[in-house]
Amino acid sequence: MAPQPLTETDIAEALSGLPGWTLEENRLVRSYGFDGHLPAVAMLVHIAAIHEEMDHHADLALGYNRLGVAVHTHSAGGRVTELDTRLARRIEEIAAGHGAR
Ligand SMILES: C[C@H](O)[C@H](O)[C@H]1CNC2=NC(N)=NC(=O)C2=N1
Repeated sequence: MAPQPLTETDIAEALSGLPGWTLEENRLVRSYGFDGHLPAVAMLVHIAAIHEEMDHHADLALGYNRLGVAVHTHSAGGRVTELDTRLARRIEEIAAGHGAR
């Protein structure tokens, strides 16, 4: 069965456990800052590995010392699903190890 869009209540509950993440235009978004470029690149590569493991992919925007992450589910009409909250949590778990703030 295709993943179903979460309700506003479900999303609010998920966001309460995801500090720094917000809902913008039907996407869960977060911007991370780093002490330079390579730590941002390293986290991007780590996230790419998680994407492949989960078969679920965020949109990533790499800057000099910033990494923007936006997650939504294409197959749910671009809405937020359980897959997105799961991916956001996986990304949060690795953030501190990359010096992200
Ligand atoms: C065939 C493959 O499982 C799909 O294309 C996956 C890949 N990654 C995906 N990522 C996201 N964000 N949404 C999807 O619907 C999606 N679908």
